[in-house]
Amino acid sequence: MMIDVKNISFQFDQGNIVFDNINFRLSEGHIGIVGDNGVGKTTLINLISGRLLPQKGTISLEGKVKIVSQFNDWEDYHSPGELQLQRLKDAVFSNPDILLLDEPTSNLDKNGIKVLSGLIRHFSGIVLLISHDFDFLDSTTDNILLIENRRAELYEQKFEDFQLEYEKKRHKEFQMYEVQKKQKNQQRKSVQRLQEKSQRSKKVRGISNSDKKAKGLAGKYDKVQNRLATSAKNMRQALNDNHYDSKPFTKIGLKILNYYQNSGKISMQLSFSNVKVNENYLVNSPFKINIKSGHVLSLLGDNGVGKTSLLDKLFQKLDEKNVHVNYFHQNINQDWCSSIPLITQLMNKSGIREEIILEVAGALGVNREMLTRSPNKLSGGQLLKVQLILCLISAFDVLILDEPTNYLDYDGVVALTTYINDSKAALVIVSHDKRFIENVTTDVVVIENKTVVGYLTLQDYFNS
Ligand SMILES: Nc1ncnc2c1ncn2[C@@H]1O[C@H](COP(=O)(O)OP(=O)(O)OP(=O)(O)O)[C@@H](O)[C@H]1O
Repeated sequence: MMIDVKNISFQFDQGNIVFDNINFRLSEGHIGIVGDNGVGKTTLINLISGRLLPQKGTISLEGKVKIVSQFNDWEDYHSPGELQLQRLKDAVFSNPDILLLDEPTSNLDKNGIKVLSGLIRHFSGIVLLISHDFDFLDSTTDNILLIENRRAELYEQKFEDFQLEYEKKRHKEFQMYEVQKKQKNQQRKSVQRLQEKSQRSKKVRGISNSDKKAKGLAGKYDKVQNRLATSAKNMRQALNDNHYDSKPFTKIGLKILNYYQNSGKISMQLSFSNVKVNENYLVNSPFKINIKSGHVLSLLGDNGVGKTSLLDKLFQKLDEKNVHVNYFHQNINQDWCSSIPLITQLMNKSGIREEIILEVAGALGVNREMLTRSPNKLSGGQLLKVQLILCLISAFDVLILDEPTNYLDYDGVVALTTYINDSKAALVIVSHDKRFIENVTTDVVVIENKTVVGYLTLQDYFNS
């Protein structure tokens, strides 16, 4: 078995270049594909599986290939995690030589992730998997393929070591940027000094350029001034030629949003007794949930216990009480019109000014150009970010987030975590992302075996 990628270049019709001459060869191993949302991870595995064809280069494969793509049409499934695990098991048990997986842990609970990790570790063929779940990458892969700036670079090390090396590289780039910035400032000052000197020498002669022209003296004026002007021009030119990259990894942060939202103060207790999941009751006895401004309530439990049903019920109850709720969920395809640019739709849906939307979008790594596209021209993660932007910019009293970090890249998760930690609003979250939950939660409700269970700490829950 083997994957040989030679001189591959690929771009979408509209000229969006995704890859520019990438090369790598794999004959074994489990490889994690990492990179920001929209860099081309899905495009790469679609090229390898033959779903997309490159404009340049060749991909040679030896062995049977099986691909499990991101699945976004969860509408008919009350427990997408159960379905997701089944799709993955079917793929592994079909005995391929090369397994391509796109965000396989999305929607899986901690047990599902354990099962999947075991399946992958025991799989003897080549695995190429895209994931933003660091723990999962660490436990299932031996090499990392980083997609960045239209290139693919193979690191023959585990994710944790790769991350250390990559952070060092980013740090070095940042230091170089700072040095270049200092040098450029010094050069700029020198140019300014030369220009001032040249102007002074003009004044000394007491003749302006127009006077010289009028008197037929153009071209004959002071050699010193001429030389000074030329040096200033050369230096200015050198300054412009001496490009340095834009500031590396700028993070604006999402703090600004709280200022625009003015969430109302909420403190209420809601009772639940008859929530049904697939014709069965969610829990056997009535229970209460407290929703309070400044609190982040995490609803935890395995796939299939009915967390999304509970969120739907919660949304309904709050809505009946005229509480303004924004609800982020994964079924987003029906929310966006395919023929209108996203920025127009965001403005229409939220009533918020374009510049504010762009500021928020920028903090999540979504730029103006992406928002001028229609939804089907964005990557899965980019589109989810747009959905998240809509939930964050529109005013709300309570924000419900159902699996917000699925498909979200590292910077996106950091930005969202910071936002939640700074938020004064009431938040309710369902997520299987351990790190994210640990970083944001203030209150917990765990549902197990049709009962609301109390755990002393989150650690107890995750270890159970
Ligand atoms: N049909 C399309 N037409 C034009 N551009 C597209 C299309 N599909 C994807 N793109 C763009 O191509 C780039 C690569 O997309 P791709 O889905 O491969 O990214 P990704 O790394 O898998 O992202 P994510 O982490 O969000 O899943 C993105 O900039 C995306 O906006």
